[in-house]
Amino acid sequence: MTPQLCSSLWSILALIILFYGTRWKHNRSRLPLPPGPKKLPLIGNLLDMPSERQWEAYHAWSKECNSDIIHVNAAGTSIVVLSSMEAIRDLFDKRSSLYSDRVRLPMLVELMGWDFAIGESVFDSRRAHRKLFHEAFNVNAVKQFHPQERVAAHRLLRRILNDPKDIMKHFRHLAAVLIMDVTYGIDAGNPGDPYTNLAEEAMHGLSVASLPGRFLVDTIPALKYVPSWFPGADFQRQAKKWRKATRDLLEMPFAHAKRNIALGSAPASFTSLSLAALESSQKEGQREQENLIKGTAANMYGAGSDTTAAALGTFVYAMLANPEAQRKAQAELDAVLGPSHLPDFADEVVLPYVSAVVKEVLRWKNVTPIAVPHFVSVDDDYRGYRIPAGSIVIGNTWAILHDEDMYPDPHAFKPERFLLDGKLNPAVRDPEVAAFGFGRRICPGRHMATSSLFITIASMLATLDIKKARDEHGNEVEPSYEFFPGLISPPLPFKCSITPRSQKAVEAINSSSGND
Ligand code: HEM
Repeated sequence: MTPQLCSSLWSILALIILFYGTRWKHNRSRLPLPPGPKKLPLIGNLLDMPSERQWEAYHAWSKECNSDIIHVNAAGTSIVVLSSMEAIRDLFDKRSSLYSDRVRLPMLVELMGWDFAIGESVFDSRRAHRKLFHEAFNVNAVKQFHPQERVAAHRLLRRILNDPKDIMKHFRHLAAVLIMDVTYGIDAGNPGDPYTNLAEEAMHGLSVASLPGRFLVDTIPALKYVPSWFPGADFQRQAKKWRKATRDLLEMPFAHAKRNIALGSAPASFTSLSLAALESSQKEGQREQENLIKGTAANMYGAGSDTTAAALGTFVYAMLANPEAQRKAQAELDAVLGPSHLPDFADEVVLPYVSAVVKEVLRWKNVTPIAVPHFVSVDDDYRGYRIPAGSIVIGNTWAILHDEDMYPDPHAFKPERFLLDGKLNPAVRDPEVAAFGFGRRICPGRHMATSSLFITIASMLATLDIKKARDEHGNEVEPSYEFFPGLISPPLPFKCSITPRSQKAVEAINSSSGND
């Protein structure tokens, strides 16, 4: 082939690509949006958007439209909601390079300093965080933290024995202490511990500012340049206060852990193990690598503490809603281990009913009913629909885990749905596929979450009775079964009665590894 012919062929090929490429792009822009509730001019579905429990409205619209992908327009914000595992896998897994970012929130990231947080960022710039996280928390590595999880569960039992009133306070304490221990090797179990207090303040800022639309600067990013003295710039003053808490959370526990390592008195933790591996690897850029470890560590508290406490609160609600499930779980524990014997991780395989309780806790009421929304920054099309660039894309965890076909009578707490012939039934979808989010952003702490839920729930069931509280006339007080309607949904404050099952249970708790 002559060079002239070759170059002409290339030109023709380029023209064909240009022609079809333009046509394809043109066609794509003419594709319809996914179905959804009827939109008004300019404001779209703004008036239809519920201020609470959006996941239920999304599910209802999805059913009305008979579609597992719907589109909602909230005054110009394009929202795509996926309600089946098929659609979620197609987009979040198979097209993960497009669907793994998060919504940009200038208040949180730029003004409050959560720029190190893998939960709030463009996926590509955070791969290294996730890799580091994966090395320490993958399904096998996470077993190294079983001793800390066991001690935390036993400490919880003691605290409940001494002060059974505010159970959610104990769960928050357990989650905070466990994360500080696993992450930094710091014992934060003492009252007034500075690290759990500062972490709580930082977390408060995070949970308020994570809600898209909470601050105007998230809609108009240029407002971040407005000086704090300017009238109406309260958000700048608030951001400054929270920024300090964020930075303290990032720096102080890490510096403490490093001091302990230098003194040779550091227990194994994510920080000590990662720093030791870094030192022996002789990698270049040690300083950047150390910053990476520091940022990943601070992330763990943010993502792991409130979620774990919320799931444990849901467990107590479930025991109040279905006392028969509690009785069956206790009967299994007594039969397998003996009365008031504290269970261990190795017992999980012989405790299918207790395992089913843990699964049903994750399915029944979801800690994160819409997971954490993802974001797509380029136009895409799927099943003949257009997915506009700049859309928030939500995997509706709640819809998946309340699908009547997979989970008949989905609003009832029924651990039995996971069992067949006394064993876990692999044909029933494990709620873990949706309870911890999706695709590349799936919760990297999920293996730790499920193991600490198992040991805590099994230890409580073995030794304690959870019952409805009684009023001054001796009548049972029915809890509201209401949940905080946020991105993370813990039970709203409620009363219950928690008492030891027997004197033997008290002895088992007092001689356990929890040493508060
Ligand atoms: C019951 C407990 C927990 C639940 C329900 C939960 C749920 C979630 C969900 C839904 C996401 C977002 C996934 C997505 O974007 O699709 C997430 C992200 C995350 N979780 Fe968890 N989580 C729990 C416990 C933990 C624990 C114990 C840790 C740490 C040890 C942790 C660390 C993280 C981190 C670092 C992220 C951010 C991942 C990223 O954005 O790339 N989580 N979690």
